Amino acid sequence: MLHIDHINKTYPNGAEALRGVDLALEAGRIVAIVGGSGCGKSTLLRLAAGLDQPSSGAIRVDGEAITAPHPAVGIVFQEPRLLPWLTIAQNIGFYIADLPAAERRERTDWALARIGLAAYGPRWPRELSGGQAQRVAIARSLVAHPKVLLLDEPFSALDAFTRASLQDALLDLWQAQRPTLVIVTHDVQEAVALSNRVVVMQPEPGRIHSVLDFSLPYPRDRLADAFVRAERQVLQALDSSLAQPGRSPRPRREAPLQDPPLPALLPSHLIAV
Ligand SMILES: Nc1ncnc2c1ncn2[C@@H]1O[C@H](COP(=O)(O)OP(=O)(O)OP(=O)(O)O)[C@@H](O)[C@H]1O
Repeated sequence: MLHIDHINKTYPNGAEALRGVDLALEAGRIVAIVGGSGCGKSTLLRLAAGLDQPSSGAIRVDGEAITAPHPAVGIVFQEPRLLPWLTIAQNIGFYIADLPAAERRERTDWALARIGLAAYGPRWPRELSGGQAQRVAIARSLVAHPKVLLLDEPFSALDAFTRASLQDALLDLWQAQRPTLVIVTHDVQEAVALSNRVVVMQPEPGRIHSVLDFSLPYPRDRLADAFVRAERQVLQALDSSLAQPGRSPRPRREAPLQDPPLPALLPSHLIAV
């Protein structure tokens, strides 16, 4: 279980990135974190990964404090960060180098097959498309069997079709071990497609605005009424999270299309329309 207990984070320059953030996420939970730019989403993930320290508060996984990178917590970034001097198989096996060779090979082969890249083990990262490389990055984290996997906008650099197929690949890999997944995304459709809880954050200072729970069955039909209703709920929560004094409300789709300023947060599936 991942516990985020009353986290505050102020950077040395005085930026108050997080104030009083509390979350308790049981094993197997998939949580999406959404919110306007600068509301502390990446900061929260970096703290949960042990890559930075909170100013106060604590992060624990199954009771153990996370104060530095820890094998129980994996993290995947927007870019795959594969090591170019290692083959695809070696990249996937990178975090399980301590395991006996046979087990390492077994896990690596399983992951390669599961992400549809069974023949790619001996190839090099430069030979992969962006979507394939990100599949490898996710597989690399999951073969280490983390209790928690954090994903910071993992699919935002990909086209809509590749993104949907990677969401499926992520769910498929997650099914095997069911770690807690925490995914930061700017895409409301992605949040609803993947998660059973959406945490909406708000900025200045970064804090939790609202938490929405969904129990839609997998695989999720993006056209189903319940899915569309859930998306609307999240969009409404986002609107209200951004409706602070001094901030313009997020433009709605029916607004005149005369070179509108891009809002701080516009779901990519709306941009694609
Ligand atoms: N290393 C840093 N030093 C100082 N301030 C920082 C640092 N990193 C982030 N901040 C500030 O902390 C706040 C939260 O930033 P963070 O990157 O966590 O937000 P975010 O929600 O992930 O934003 P975005 O959606 O734009 O990526 C912002 O005001 C940002 O300027």
